[in-house]
Amino acid sequence: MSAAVIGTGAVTPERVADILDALRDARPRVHALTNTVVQTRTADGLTALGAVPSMTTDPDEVAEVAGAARALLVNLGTLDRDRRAAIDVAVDLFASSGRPFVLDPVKCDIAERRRTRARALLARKPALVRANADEMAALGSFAGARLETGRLDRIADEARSLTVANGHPWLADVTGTGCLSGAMAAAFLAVEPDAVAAGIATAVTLGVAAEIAARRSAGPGTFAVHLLDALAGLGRDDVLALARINR
Ligand SMILES: Nc1ncnc2c1ncn2[C@@H]1O[C@H](COP(=O)(O)OP(=O)(O)OP(=O)(O)O)[C@@H](O)[C@H]1O
Ligand SMILES: Cc1ncsc1CCO
Ligand SMILES: [Mg+2]
Repeated sequence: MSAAVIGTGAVTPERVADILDALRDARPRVHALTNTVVQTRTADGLTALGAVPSMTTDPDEVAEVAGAARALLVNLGTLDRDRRAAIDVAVDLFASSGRPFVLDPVKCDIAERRRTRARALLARKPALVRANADEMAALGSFAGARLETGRLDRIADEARSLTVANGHPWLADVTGTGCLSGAMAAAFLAVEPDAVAAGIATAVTLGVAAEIAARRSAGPGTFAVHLLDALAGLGRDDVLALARINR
């Protein structure tokens, strides 16, 4: 195990533990414009982590509700008319105020219209893109930070490239853990301006919580419940003992 020493400072397990503490002190509100499949998992996961979720997709009130949030998630999983309109309003607000948003281009590998929309959103300069390997490949090259999830999570920007080896195969059997990771990344970006550090904090905290949850679980169903408990109970000591960050 070795920590990164390039860029804006080493992203060590200690730094991840500090970022987690900062999140819990700040309790930032995160506006999650996400898909209909994962809404509850996302809200509960953000709350367990220590953030405050808001999730309205009504284009008429999103400006007011997202307007005071500290970070935004834009997840393209189920795009309906309201979500498309709300995304445009919220991204305009965040881009013009310099606040961070995370783009999760769900299933952009299987539909051309989604790819087109995802690329248009890339031009609005998300602080971080979170996607699985197939989605990331479909996006093509882009500037900025990324968190590619999978058995190994890969976090990179132009200057740095790291992997996080934490996690459990059951994460892939619970729908929406990837979507939750995008929301968690937004929460960390509310307190951590270095997107690579926020991406590593995301991969480590979700992965370590999954390892703790798996010890208490019989299969993906009980695992999903224990994952929330483990996120809520996650402490500095767990991060320091279990984080596996590699260059
Ligand atoms: N084989 C594996 N072993 C350990 N962790 C895994 C494995 N596969 C995925 N993960 C973890 O599962 C989480 C979700 O990543 P995944 O790449 O499956 O997202 P996704 O396909 O976008 O999921 P979804 O669309 O259901 O939200 C990440 O935290 C990732 O590290
Ligand atoms: C299954 C599914 N379909 C659209 S969004 C979603 C949740 C996981 O990405
Ligand atoms: Mg998956």
